Amino acid sequence: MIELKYVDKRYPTSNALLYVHGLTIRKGEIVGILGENGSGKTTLLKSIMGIGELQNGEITIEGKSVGEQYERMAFITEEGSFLPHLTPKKYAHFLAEFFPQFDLEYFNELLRRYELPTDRRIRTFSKGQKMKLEISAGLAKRADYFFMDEPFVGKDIFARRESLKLMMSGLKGDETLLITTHLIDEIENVIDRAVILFKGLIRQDLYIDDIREQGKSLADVMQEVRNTRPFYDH
Ligand SMILES: Nc1ncnc2c1ncn2[C@@H]1O[C@H](COP(=O)(O)OP(=O)(O)OP(=O)(O)O)[C@@H](O)[C@H]1O
Repeated sequence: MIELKYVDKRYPTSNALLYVHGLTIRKGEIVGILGENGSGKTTLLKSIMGIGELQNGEITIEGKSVGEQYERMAFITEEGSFLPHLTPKKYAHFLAEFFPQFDLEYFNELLRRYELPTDRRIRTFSKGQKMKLEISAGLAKRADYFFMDEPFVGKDIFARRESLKLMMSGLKGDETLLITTHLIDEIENVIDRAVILFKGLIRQDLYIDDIREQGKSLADVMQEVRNTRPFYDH
C-alpha cells in the first residue's frame, strides 16, 4: 500500500505546486495518473519515488519510507535506462550487485524473448528497445511497485500495445502499477483506477468499473474535469 498524506511539493524556480491531501493506493492496483500537460503527473510519480524534496507531508510504502523500499521499486521512463553507457550485460551486473533479489537468469531470458542485443551500449537502442530493457530489469528485480512515466511517448500504436502486453504478461498479478500517460484509450482497459490531476490537485479519483457503471468512458470523465474548473481557476 502506498500512502500520501498532506504532500506539498513546490519547485523553487516556478509557481507550480503539487498538493495531495490524502491518497491511498492499495497493493495490486493498476492506477493511471492522468491530466493535462503540466498538471503534475510526473511530479507526483517522482515524489512517490523519493526524487526531489517535499516541502511538507509524508509518503510511505507499506508503512515504511520510500528509501527503505527502494529495492522493491522499478522506475520505467521514456528516457530509458539511467546507465546508457553500459551494455545490457554490464547493466545486469550492476543490478545484481544492488538488488539482492535480482534474477539474472530471468533477465537473460527476457532479453532473449524481446530480442535485445546484450553487448551493445544501451544508448544505441531505439526507444522501444530501451523500454523493453527497463521492463525486463523491473521484472527481473521482482519489483512489487512499478512506476511508469509516459511509457508510450514516441511510439506508434503497435509498439504501445506491444509494450503494454509485454509488461502485463510478465507480472505475477499482485504488483502495484502507477502509469502516467496522455493516451487514455490505450490504458482504459488496463487500469483499475484513474487519478486525474488538474494544476497539482487531485480532481477525480475513480475506479474504471464505477465509470462504466455510470455508462461513461474515461474520456467523458476527463472532459468533465476540464469543464468543471475549480473556483481558483476562474
Ligand atoms: N524541475 C522543475 N522546476 C520547476 N518547475 C517544474 C519542474 N518540473 C516540473 N515543473 C513544473 O511543475 C508543473 C508540473 O509538471 P509535471 O512535469 O509534473 O507535469 P505533467 O502533468 O507530468 O506534464 P506533462 O503531461 O506535460 O508531462 C509544471 O508547471 C512544470 O512546469
